[in-house]
Amino acid sequence: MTEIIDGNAVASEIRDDLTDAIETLAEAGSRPGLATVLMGDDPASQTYVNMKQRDCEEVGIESHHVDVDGDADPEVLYDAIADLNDDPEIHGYIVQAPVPDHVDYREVIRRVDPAKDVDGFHPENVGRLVAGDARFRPCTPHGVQKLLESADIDLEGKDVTIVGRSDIVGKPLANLLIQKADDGNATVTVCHSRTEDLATKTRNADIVVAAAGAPELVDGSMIGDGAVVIDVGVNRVSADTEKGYELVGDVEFESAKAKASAITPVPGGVGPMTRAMLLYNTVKAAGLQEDVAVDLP
Ligand SMILES: Nc1nc(=O)c2c([nH]1)NC[C@@H]1CN(c3ccc(C(=O)N[C@@H](CCC(=O)O)C(=O)O)cc3)C=[N+]21
Repeated sequence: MTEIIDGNAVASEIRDDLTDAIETLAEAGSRPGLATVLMGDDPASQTYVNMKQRDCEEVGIESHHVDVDGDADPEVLYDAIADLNDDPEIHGYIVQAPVPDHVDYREVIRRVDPAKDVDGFHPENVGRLVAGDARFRPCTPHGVQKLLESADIDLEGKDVTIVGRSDIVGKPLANLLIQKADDGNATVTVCHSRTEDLATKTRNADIVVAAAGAPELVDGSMIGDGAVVIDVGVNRVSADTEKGYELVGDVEFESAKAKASAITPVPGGVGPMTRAMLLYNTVKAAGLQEDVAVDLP
C-alpha cells in the first residue's frame, strides 16, 4: 500500500505547535506580525495572500497586507518595503512573486531587511543557508523536510533526485539535504530542463522531488519501485470546474503512486506546508527581534 502523505494534517500540527511559542511571546508582551506585499493582481497570488491571512488568524499572528498598483513605478514598491523595514510591529514580510515585468525581483529582495526576510530569499540569508548556518530556511524546502520527517523517511545515505533548479525550491533544498544534519546527509542530484536522460536519474533515486513547474512532467515510468515521491508543483491548468481551473502537480499522480511507497498529493501536500513554514519563520523572526527565546517545532 502506498502511503499518501497528508500535508494538510502535518501543517495543522505545526500550526498547533507554534501556538506555544506565540504564547511565550505574548507573555513577553509581543505579538508576531507578518505582512504580505502584492504588486499587481495575479489571481494565484491573491489566493495565497488570502490563505496566509486565514493561517495567521488561526495561530494568533497579526497579519498585514500591502497592495501596490501593478503599473506603479518600482520606487513605490521600494517605499513600501522601506516602511515595512522600519515598522516595529512587522517581524516578517514577503513580497509575493512574480512581480510585474518592469520590476527587478532581485533588486526587490535586496531591499528587504534580512532580519525580516521570512521567505529566506535575501542574499545574506541564502549565503547563510549555503554555509550551513541558516537563519530562515525557505518555506517550501523546509516544508519538504518536515513532510519527510513526519513520514519517518530517513535521508541518511539516500539518493535524492530533485527535478528543478529554482532559487526558491531546487537550489536551497539541494543545499539543505546535503548538509550534515539529522534532516540531511543525503546524496543529491539536481536535474533541470537541459538534463540528458532525466528518467534514469529519477528512476535510480530513493526519493524524487518534482519542482520544475511543469504539469505532470514526472510519471510512473520514471519512478523506481518503492521510491518516495514529493510533488512540489502547483500548476493551474484551465478546466471546466467552478473556479475555471484545476490544480495539477509536477507528478502524474496515479501512475507514480502505483510505483511509490509514499507520495504527496496536489493539492494537500507541499502547498499547505509552505504556508505553515512561513508562520514558523515569522515566529522565529519575532523571537529574534524581541529577544525572547521561543521553542520552535
Ligand atoms: N515571495 C513568495 N513566496 C512564496 O512562498 C510564494 C510566492 N512568492 N509566489 C507564489 C508561490 C506559490 N506558493 C504557494 C503557497 C501555498 C500553496 C498552497 O497552499 N496550496 C494549496 C491549495 C492552493 C489552491 O487551492 O489554490 C495546496 O496545494 O493544497 C500553493 C502555492 C507560495 N509562493
